Amino acid sequence: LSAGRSEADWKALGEDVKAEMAWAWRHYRERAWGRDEIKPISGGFSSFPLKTEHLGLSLIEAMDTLWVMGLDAEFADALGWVKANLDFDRDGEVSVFETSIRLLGGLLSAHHACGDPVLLAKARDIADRLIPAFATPTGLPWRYINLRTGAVRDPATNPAEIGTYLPEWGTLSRLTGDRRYLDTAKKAMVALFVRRSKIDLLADGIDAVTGKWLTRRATVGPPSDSYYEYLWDGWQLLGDRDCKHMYEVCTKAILSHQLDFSERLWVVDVDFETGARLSTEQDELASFYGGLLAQGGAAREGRAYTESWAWLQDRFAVLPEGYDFASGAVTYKSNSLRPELADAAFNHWLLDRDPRWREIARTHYLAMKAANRASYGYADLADVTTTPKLQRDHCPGYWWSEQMKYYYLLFADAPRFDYRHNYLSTEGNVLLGFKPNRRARVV
Ligand SMILES: O=C1NC[C@H](CO)[C@@H](O)[C@@H]1O
Ligand SMILES: [Ca+2]
Repeated sequence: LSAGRSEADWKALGEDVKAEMAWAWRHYRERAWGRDEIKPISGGFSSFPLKTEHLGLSLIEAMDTLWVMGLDAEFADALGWVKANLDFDRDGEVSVFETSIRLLGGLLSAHHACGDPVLLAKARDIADRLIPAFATPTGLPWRYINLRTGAVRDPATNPAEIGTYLPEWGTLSRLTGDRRYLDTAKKAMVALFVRRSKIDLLADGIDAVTGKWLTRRATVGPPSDSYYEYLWDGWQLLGDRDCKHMYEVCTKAILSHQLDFSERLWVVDVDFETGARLSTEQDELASFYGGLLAQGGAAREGRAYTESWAWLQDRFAVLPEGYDFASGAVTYKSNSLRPELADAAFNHWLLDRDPRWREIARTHYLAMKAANRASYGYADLADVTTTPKLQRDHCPGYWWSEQMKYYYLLFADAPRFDYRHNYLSTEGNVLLGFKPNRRARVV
């Protein structure tokens, strides 16, 4: 049952989210401008995905969130920085996966917001620096690549780092007319799918060069999670029927082998060839999955799984990153400002507008304000089980792109967002659904 909150109540909560975003942005602007991540307790900064140089990660991740909230001066300021300073020609190694979902995705969503051609040019530049990683005999990509030299490293990869590219790379192909990006991303997804077991499950480790499986664990959590998300998204955003088929085959197998209804619905890890249960441990990052199940048509299982995570959230206020439902024990007591339950709530809400989902996201937001707010921004938690919860001097880039946007869109009825026809990436980047508005260009 909803707590009987009015639309005005929700609108006010949305305005509160906007004010918190503007507050955190001011500290980033003053103390970490152009840096990758602000250190919210000390006011310092840290770099990611490069190790010592900065690519303006949080600035780029924040742009479409600023735009959809109507923080136009802040958006224009960020756009000005990108046009004057963003340079990917660095002799440093990055994760292909992280760089694509965060930086390529952030540039494409900012371009979707304002149409500035420099943003598209920068998006194409970074994609051209990542695409050599896919030049393997199998089409499965190496995990790391040097942005300047194209030197690659580490073939021991996983479903998420193989298959979390198609929405961003398909959008880039649409905008540039160059099919290479879409074709490369899709080829990698298919190359993994055709190696599934006889019971249609995927393990979580595979060699990109030989195509040989390295592990046996089938999981919907990391490092496999967003592969399944992007199979569905290839259909939802690009209308790719192969992706729809691959999603349906994989999901049918997961629903028949990996569900545990003992007291509430959890999804368990199993051996990918025998289906034998491997563990009852739950990873918070898997809490996006209920929203995906609902999007893909398994509404009953999706709702039940998200309610299980909401039950756990009510116990700890902020979810621990690891929990074992068999013992009731916390197995990882940290939480690095993780957005997944808010992500699931937002996806459920877009489908059925049940106020229950807004309530779950409201709890997520208010708990974050109470536990994660620090002097210069929002901080990771090292321990959610202590009182007060122990903060860590780090703010991840995805915080600027994900939960603050999900909260705002859930609560504020954003005038710039099309709630009927839209697409958000696994990093929360809006690649479809911004209403045309060109006011935010920097001349
Ligand atoms: O897909 C993802 N996985 C990890 C991060 C959030 O926990 C973020 O980068 C993204 O949502
Ligand atoms: Ca995600």
